[in-house]
Amino acid sequence: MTVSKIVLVVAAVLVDPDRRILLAQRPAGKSLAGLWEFPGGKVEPGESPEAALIRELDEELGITVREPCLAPLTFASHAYEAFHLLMPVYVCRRWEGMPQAREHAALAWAPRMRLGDYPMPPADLPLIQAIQDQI
Ligand SMILES: Nc1nc2c([nH]c(=O)n2[C@@H]2O[C@H](COP(=O)(O)OP(=O)(O)OP(=O)(O)O)[C@@H](O)[C@H]2O)c(=O)[nH]1
Ligand SMILES: [Mg+2]
Repeated sequence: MTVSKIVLVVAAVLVDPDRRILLAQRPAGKSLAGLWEFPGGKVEPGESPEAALIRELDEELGITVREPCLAPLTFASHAYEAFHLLMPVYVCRRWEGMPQAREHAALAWAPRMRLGDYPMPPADLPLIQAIQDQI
């Protein structure tokens, strides 16, 4: 099958010492508004995926993450109407600062077995099982 455009987005599963996972609610006015996603965003031209994720976590949450603290976890591949999303997902258990919702409507620390209670973008649904198994 041909796709119009592949969009590369990187996302993070931030895990706290109680194995809760940080979810961020997309703000009103954006696509998929109100849905809970993993923080992250689009990789810019010339940027490595890890550098993009470190930048997005700083912009969106105000936290500092070092590259060795990011480990590959899983990925999403999903055909949206306007583009095909390819989203590597990293796990991160160590960062500096307290996550704040700088660009999202809200943040939530979800117990890992409660991930399914939060409405998520369709691309994320197949990830829930893999995350619960590996976190
Ligand atoms: N960060 C993140 N993005 C996701 C997830 N699931 C998912 O489908 N996406 C999609 O991947 C893109 C993320 O890029 P972005 O964070 O820069 O989003 P944006 O709001 O600037 O993009 P937009 O204005 O096109 O919605 C969005 O289209 C978003 O809907 C997820 O779990 N985390
Ligand atoms: Mg984003």
